[in-house]
Amino acid sequence: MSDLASTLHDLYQRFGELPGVQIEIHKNLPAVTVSNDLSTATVFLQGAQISHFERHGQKPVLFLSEANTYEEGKPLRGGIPLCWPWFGNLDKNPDIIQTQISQTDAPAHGFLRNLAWQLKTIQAEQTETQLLLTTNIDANSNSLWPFATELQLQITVGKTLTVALSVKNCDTRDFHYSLAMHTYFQISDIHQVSVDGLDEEKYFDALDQWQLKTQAGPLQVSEEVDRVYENVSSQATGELKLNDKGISRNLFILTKNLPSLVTWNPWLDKSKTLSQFYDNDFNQMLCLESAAVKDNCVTLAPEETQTHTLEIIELNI
Ligand SMILES: O=P(O)(O)OC[C@H]1O[C@H](O)[C@H](O)[C@@H](O)[C@@H]1O
Repeated sequence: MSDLASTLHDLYQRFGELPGVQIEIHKNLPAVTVSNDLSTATVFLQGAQISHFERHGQKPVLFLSEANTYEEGKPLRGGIPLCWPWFGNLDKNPDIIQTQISQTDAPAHGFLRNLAWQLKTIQAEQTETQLLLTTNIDANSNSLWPFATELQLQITVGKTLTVALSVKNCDTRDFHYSLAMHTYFQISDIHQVSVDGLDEEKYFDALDQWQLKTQAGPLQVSEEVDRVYENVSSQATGELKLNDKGISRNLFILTKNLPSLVTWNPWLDKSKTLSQFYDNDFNQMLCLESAAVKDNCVTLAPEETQTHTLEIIELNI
């Protein structure tokens, strides 16, 4: 049996009979869709990437491009790719992260979003479904990350969507990483949205030589945006809000151990250069990436675990 066939066989055997659980295959990529009384979500085993979350009767919360080609080794453009153990280009990460990596052609956003994950458990209840996925890194066989590491992703699908990534250092040395839950939010129209909770926050502008600037008022996007904010307190208090006037919806973001925020919209010219993305897709998405990057990067001692949590709460206005 091929690897794919045996993965599907195993998924059917273990989870196929559970209420509200559907095993799927998109081209070559296996995924699981779970539904309960309140909501539905889809998770791909590749990268443990959530591609869809929707409360019944509401619009999808996550953007997923129809240009996706569903190929092995290519993270989907949309949903929540997990960027780890560095963010963006390796050379834009703190030195303590860069010096750990000897490979010169390190891929953008690390490698976790391309890894095969295992689906360990699904707990299906009437109003809440929990999925647990894991992947382990063997220090000797991963040329990009020479540290034994265990990663777990706990996803809770219910009234809200909660995503908790736990990183455990199983090595004998400290290690350092950056991380982002690279959330693509589905929006009605880029001209109809604003982000509240960033007023007076400082950010690095990736499109202007990484200059440090200060946000004034809500973020409204009318051109390409690529910014990194550190220590965003509104995320920790649940006051960071994506307000979409076009569909009268507020999405609140609440995080733990994800103090940074990256805001990204490629606008038209950059969109034309992106893989798995249509030229006009930028109109329907905004990335608000809850993260631990730059000075917010994380150090873990041997045997230490840190859990990074994102909750997305939808309220209609
Ligand atoms: O195309 P990707 O590797 O998925 O990256 C997509 C985007 O991710 C983040 O938002 C970065 O800040 C951007 O600079 C980058 O273009």
